[in-house]
Amino acid sequence: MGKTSKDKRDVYYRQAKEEGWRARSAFKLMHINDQFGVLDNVQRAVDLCAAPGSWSQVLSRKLYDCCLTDDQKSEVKIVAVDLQAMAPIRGVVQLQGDITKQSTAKAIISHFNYGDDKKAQLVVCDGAPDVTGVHEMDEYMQSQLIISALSIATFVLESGGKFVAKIFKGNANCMLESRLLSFFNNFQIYKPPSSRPSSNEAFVVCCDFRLPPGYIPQVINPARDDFRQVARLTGSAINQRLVPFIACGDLNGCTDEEDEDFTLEDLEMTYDDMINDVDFPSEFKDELEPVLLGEIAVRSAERDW
Ligand SMILES: C[S@@+](CC[C@H](N)C(=O)[O-])C[C@H]1O[C@@H](n2cnc3c(N)ncnc32)[C@H](O)[C@@H]1O
Repeated sequence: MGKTSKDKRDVYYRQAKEEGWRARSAFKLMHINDQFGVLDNVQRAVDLCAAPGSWSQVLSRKLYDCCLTDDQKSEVKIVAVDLQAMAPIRGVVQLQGDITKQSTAKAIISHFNYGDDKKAQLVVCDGAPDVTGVHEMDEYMQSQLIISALSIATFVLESGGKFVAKIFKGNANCMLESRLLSFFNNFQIYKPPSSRPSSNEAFVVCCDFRLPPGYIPQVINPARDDFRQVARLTGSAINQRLVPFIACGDLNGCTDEEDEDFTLEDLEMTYDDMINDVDFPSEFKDELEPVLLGEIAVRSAERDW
């Protein structure tokens, strides 16, 4: 029996089916909440990388469905974003877009631009790129998600707000830690019991958000922007000191729900997309091209064998 079909029968998978959650991931957010109370007193939240929507369902049930009056419901704001479209969820505004793109970040931010008392109290990000099996590529893509989620959080979070994001075990977590401690007074790494033991994923749970004095929020995509230039443009000395970290991590075992094996054809498509993307920075192209070509050659040889 294949590993995937065996995994699917685990207790959280079955319970998710029974209780109407779109994915077993719902239990990860619920376990994080049981442990840290991240949903306590929250009315406004952002769910980044939200599809198929089980975390948004948790937010909807805990923040929206439990309101007794329409007035209370009108105070709730949940904004969910993903590359993929999602079926509607009560009380959730959905945006389809890439969170590493400035246009998507701006669209999210525009929902929380109405003064300090209307900012978000919680930002969550369960993002994971399609895993190619090429570690350099996977780590690089994951780093973009964390950096983007944190950039967006610096715009939309109110003082004292909370941030939860998926990370992968890796060598650069101390860099991530120091970056998060610049923005949050409290920070812990937690692996919920519903996260498969075979997966290298864990979650950073950050509380008590505060912007460092003088810091001006900015959307940075280190893959596309010259971040020193972007930081200089703010005119803030602290922005120029806080250089974005490049996260590294081992995404082994990060695939969670379905059969997500990348085929040789997928790899060739990824390679073509990168080569034909005129906006893809040439220094990364130079680095990733030989890695991808090597992997394609290995897999072609395996197939022909
Ligand atoms: C593990 S799933 C999230 C599961 C979700 N929390 C749930 O409970 O249903 C990871 C999601 O990250 C999304 N994703 C990956 N890269 C993204 C990006 N650059 N922008 C937006 N979403 C992204 C994927 O489309 C995928 O839906």
